[in-house]
Amino acid sequence: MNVFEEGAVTDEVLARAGAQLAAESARFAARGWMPGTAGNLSVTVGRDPLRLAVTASGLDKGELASSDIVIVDADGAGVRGEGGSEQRPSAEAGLHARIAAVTGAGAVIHVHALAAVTAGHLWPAGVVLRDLEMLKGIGHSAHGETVTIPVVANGQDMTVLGDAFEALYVRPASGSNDVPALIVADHGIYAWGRDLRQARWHLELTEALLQIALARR
Ligand SMILES: CSCCC(=O)C(=O)COP(=O)(O)O
Ligand SMILES: [Zn+2]
Repeated sequence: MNVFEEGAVTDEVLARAGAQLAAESARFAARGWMPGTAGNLSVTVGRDPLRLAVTASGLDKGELASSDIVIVDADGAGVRGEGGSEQRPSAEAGLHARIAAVTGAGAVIHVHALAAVTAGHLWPAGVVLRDLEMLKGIGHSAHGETVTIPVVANGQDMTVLGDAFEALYVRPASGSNDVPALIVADHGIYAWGRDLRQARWHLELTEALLQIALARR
């Protein structure tokens, strides 16, 4: 469980979540993975009912304040009266919420990193990776295991994208982990983890693996 799910969703909890989201966001913007107003991030702040603190829509993600977060429900719709700002939530909040619901993630990060956008275009049926040391960092074996990063077609309806994600998602089982990333072709990548730090590791490692796949083709 991530630290934001441990107790009541107080103003202090939201302020801390907002500060972490802004800091992580600035980091990805500085890497060039969030050009203009691209990208969005969320942390799960409640499970029953599901509540996410997600970045507000249309802002420069390199310049977020800790108050630039909106509380959304399982459909990605803004919830009033539970804290956060009254700005418009990310247009992609619905996919964040679906990923959090299906995978149990405590944090989801979405960026428009170049290798992910390119790989999703080249391999719309999924990006197959094998025999790479960094696979260990996303929960898989460095040798002898075929790992597919799922790819879904881009679209503006988050329910359609969420359904496409769920159809491809392979749940963790005893002795096997999930793949904690999803490419949206010609758009970007989502990565998730138990908290923002692990989601960041999964994102950075997956983007690096995709760069290798592209360099080798
Ligand atoms: C400017 S890029 C188009 C929108 C997008 O893909 C994105 O990641 C940012 O959307 P948001 O609503 O979260 O600002
Ligand atoms: Zn996007």
